[in-house]
Amino acid sequence: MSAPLPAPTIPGQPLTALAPMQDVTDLAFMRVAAHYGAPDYFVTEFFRVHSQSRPEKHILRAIDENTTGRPVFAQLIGEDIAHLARTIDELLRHPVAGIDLNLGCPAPKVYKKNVGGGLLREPDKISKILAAIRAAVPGLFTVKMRIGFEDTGHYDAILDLVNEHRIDLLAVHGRTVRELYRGEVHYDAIARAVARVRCPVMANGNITSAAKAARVLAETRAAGVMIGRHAIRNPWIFRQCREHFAGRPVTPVTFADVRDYIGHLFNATRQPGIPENAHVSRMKKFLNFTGQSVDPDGAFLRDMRRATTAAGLFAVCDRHLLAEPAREFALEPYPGVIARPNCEMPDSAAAASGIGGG
Ligand SMILES: Cc1cc2nc3c(=O)[nH]c(=O)nc-3n(C[C@H](O)[C@H](O)[C@H](O)COP(=O)(O)O)c2cc1C
Repeated sequence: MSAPLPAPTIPGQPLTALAPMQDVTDLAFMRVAAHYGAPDYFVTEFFRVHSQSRPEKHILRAIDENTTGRPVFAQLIGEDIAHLARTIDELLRHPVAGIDLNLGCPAPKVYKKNVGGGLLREPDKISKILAAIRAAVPGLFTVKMRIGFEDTGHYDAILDLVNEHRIDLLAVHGRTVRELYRGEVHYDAIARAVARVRCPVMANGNITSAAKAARVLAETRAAGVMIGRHAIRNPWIFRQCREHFAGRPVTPVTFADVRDYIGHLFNATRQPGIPENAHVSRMKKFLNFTGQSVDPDGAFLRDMRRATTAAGLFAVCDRHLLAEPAREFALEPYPGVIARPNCEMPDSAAAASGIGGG
């Protein structure tokens, strides 16, 4: 190993990480997540690497202005070896915990350029890229991958490349690119990675609660869990994981706590010059996830989606969350209460909604 891996906040526990999410996991969101119970480490949204690219300034802020107390890895998406090396050289001048490579993004506009999830079709190309990045990164080099493009035909070969190129940590989202964000996660495939690679593996995909995290860890024997959408819904999830892993009861989250989170998130993500309606629209994307645990009928989500002003949005939040402030926020999402746009939809709709990622 080239440098020490992030340490779990509580020694001896499985690792937790906030999954990188484009347009979500920026500096503001990382700080909010840290406020409610930080994951053990963070990963930035992806820096796009191509001949004209320079590391995006707003993503760099998540590294340079990190006040969370936890390490931040810089994620890259690209395939041009010279430009990857140039970008890594630039990023290593910033306080990054390490460099992460995206081998999972399923957005058609990304995979059609043969980057992100598109690379999973070409193990030979992956091998060249991993070799080049390994040579350029003296510290930690991590990979976040899906289990294949159409199917898992190249999966074992790619896992062997993870060993060959001495990757320090591997996060596996247990779906193929074609499966997008829908349906069951193939935890058995994550277990296959754990058995095959020498480095620690982070299990990713549909980890909805601390109890689910423990079940996935038991099934996969992974070193930790990486959580994305359910940390937007419930930013207490990492604290709850630590409690659950320690054998303690999970501290309940009340509706008053959720109202506090929404207010905090609103203030933290507000950007100068962004009109109120645009900020409200962005908030609604976050609240789409949070609303999955407010009521089993989706009434909060329906009302929230109609709000167009900050005052209207907060009136909905107050009506649904402060009438019974001590009520418990459900630990799991209510079945059938779907976030829209929700990443659970077909290719074209997901592309139209701008959901990219991995
Ligand atoms: C809105 C959104 C943006 C995403 N952006 C990225 C990204 O920039 N890089 C990446 O590796 N994965 C990205 N992902 C994938 C997540 O990191 C994660 O692998 C996926 O959501 C499954 O985990 P979850 O069920 O815990 O959300 C994104 C996912 C979503 C929903």
